[in-house]
Amino acid sequence: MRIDITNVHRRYDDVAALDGVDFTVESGEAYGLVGTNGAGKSTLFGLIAGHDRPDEGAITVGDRDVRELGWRIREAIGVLPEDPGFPPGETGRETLAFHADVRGIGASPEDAAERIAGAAATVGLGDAIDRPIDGYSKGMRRRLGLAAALLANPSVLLLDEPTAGLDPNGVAALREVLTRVREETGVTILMATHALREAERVCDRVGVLDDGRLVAEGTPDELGADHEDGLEGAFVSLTGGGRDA
Ligand SMILES: Nc1ncnc2c1ncn2[C@@H]1O[C@H](COP(=O)(O)OP(=O)(O)OP(=O)(O)O)[C@@H](O)[C@H]1O
Repeated sequence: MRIDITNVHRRYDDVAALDGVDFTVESGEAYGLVGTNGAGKSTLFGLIAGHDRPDEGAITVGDRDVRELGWRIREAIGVLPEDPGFPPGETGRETLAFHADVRGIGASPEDAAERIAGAAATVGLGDAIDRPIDGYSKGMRRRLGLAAALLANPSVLLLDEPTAGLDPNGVAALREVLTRVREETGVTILMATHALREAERVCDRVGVLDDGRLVAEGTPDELGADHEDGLEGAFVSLTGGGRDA
């Protein structure tokens, strides 16, 4: 499903967190939103996920305004927060079962169990799914979060800093999983990230957000074309600091 962000404004008192943001993520595309700290990425994600409303403008997912989707938004959009915050003492499978239960996922307990097994397999958790989460690495926790986001077979995935804090092996494993998810499901991906090298590798297009405005957009090659160090050079010259830096 395609995501259309049209002239979106969101203010907090005297801060224009989003100041007229326009862009489209095409169906099946992986789009990276990069920006300085405080550029407005989390604010935008909150609006897309329906946790908050724009002061002005509209956000549609598959031609439906997210404000009209109501509870169906949880089926259409899977969200991977930066820190999913799992309860201690549970196995991965128990955690996914809790998510499925709370969100009413699965027509029957058998259906829910099948979806849980499918999501766990997709993210490559293997036998670890029946081990306590307390022993999971950060990368495994992130992949468990992704499995939770995939439970409802969403058309859109919102990934907030999916590689933050992961070692290179964890980053590579997550990249592999995202590639597989795209191949298997054709899901549309919007990811907010500070990892520019990773955005270059994973994303079809990248948008640069600075002080609540989209200041550039294109393929990583297009954006980095005039800079020796590619997207990173483009990012530095386009942003120059950031309000929360
Ligand atoms: N609830 C809030 N109340 C007041 N100001 C806020 C609130 N949420 C965000 N802001 C401000 O809005 C601006 C955008 O913040 P936002 O968290 O969306 O940026 P971000 O790009 O996600 O930053 P980061 O990369 O640091 O997570 C910042 O100046 C921030 O301080």
